[in-house]
Amino acid sequence: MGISLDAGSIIRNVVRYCLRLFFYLFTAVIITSVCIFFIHKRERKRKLLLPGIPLVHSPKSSDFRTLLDQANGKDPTVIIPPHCIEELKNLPDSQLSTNGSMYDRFAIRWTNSGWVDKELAHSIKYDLANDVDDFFPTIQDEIQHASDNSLPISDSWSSHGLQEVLINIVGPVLGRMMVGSPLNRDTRWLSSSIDHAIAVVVYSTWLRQFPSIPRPMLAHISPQKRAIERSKKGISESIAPIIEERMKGNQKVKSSPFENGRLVRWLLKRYKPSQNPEFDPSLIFRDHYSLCFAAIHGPTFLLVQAIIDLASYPQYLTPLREEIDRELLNVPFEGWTRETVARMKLLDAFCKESARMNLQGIIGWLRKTHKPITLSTGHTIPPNTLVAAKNPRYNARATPWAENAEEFRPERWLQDQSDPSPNANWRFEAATIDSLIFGYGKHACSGRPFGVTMVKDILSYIVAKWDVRLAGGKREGPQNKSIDFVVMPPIEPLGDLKVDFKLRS
Ligand code: HEM
Repeated sequence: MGISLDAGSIIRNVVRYCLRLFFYLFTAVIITSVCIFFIHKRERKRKLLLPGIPLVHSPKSSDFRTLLDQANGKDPTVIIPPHCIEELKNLPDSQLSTNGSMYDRFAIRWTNSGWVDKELAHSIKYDLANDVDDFFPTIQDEIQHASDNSLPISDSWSSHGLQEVLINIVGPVLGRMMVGSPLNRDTRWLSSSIDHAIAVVVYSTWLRQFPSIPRPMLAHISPQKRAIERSKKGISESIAPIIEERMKGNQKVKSSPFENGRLVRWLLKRYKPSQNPEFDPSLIFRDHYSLCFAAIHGPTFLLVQAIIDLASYPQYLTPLREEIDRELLNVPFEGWTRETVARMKLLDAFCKESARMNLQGIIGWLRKTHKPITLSTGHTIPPNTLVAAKNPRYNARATPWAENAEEFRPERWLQDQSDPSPNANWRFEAATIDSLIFGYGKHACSGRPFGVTMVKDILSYIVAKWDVRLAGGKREGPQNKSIDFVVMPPIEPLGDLKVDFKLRS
């Protein structure tokens, strides 16, 4: 039996088929749009049931200061009063977590960077603290090597971009602690580790400007995704042979435990691969990405601001040099210990004041709720909400030094040092609700004892060896700039601030 169709009926069938297809597509588009509309509406409604609590978001402006008291948005953040941190700080991670906040803010789903599990946090909190005195001479060696390579060895002034100069000191110094020598000076490891955090921040900031629904699709088309993958590949391929050797228990690697793959060693001790069927070397890669993310740029920004302040308030140069020279007279730089650095109280006060005046963000203590949380103010924050506190400089009433809060006065921290505790408010490394520079509570920066020592150590080497001044004959320090929640000096790409260096006369 055959089927015979004339040309007219073929055309009619094709037209009918096309119309039906168009109808189905049209219906699908309408249904999807209606669903998106209702999901979006429900999400907005749920997130806005917070009467009286200010919300900020990322709509059109790149300067969040003006938006701090506005509501609505794509990733609303509930800004809690600083005294509420005290009542929330001990909540379990299943209710309120830092990782949840990192996951959302820095798109961990697509970057796999920024997540901090207990193995990494404990390696930094305990193993680093335990070993630091043993490897401290290598840090002194690296500071000298990296600074002499990065800063001009000349008696005449030359202008430099601070970020570039300082990241090329902090990167290898931090690397000396993390991966040891010679890998810390390897160009591929170094550039991948430095570029990684920048790529993640640029990528996640770009992604956050879109509503949550199209993000999974857009996540793969950003050119920054390639930059992230490149940096991760550079880090992973650099440390893969160390992991392999260590897992084989190679004697050669074991015989130089303090110089080769230190972080790998700490992590393997904690993951216990031989007893842990869940273990996969990708966890070690991830921890290295996260630490590059957490530990390279924070110290660099503190140093950038400290050097700008040194150039802007030159009256502090002589007393700082006197303090540093006193230590150098007793022991040369290469023989300094952590105690040497801790003895320099003006240096500590100067760094603290610089960090206070130049907060790295307008908010701190970034968290995400996973269950409803009721504050003592009577407000209930729903699950899946980003939470943060205003950084104390913007919250003058919470701080004892509020009277002259706008003045740069390192001396304020020297007046009463009677409290000997590591978190005493006068210390640079204090993590209190009056100083959220390093966060607060059980997830406060676990690398800060090492981080602040490194910052002061690098700064003292620079102050002892180089003269600094603002480039272009400028006398007054620059105003910081705000993008999103981040505050930065007007260095590239936000401005052209440069600092002049020459060898100390
Ligand atoms: C010196 C400049 C540094 C600054 C300004 C800084 C800042 C911070 C901040 C604000 C947090 C979040 C704390 C919270 O939300 O409560 C944090 C967490 C962390 N930082 Fe730092 N950090 C610095 C250096 C370092 C260094 C050098 C390391 C490693 C050696 C490090 C390792 C970590 C780790 C592992 C966490 C996560 C802690 C956890 O979740 O339990 N940081 N840091």
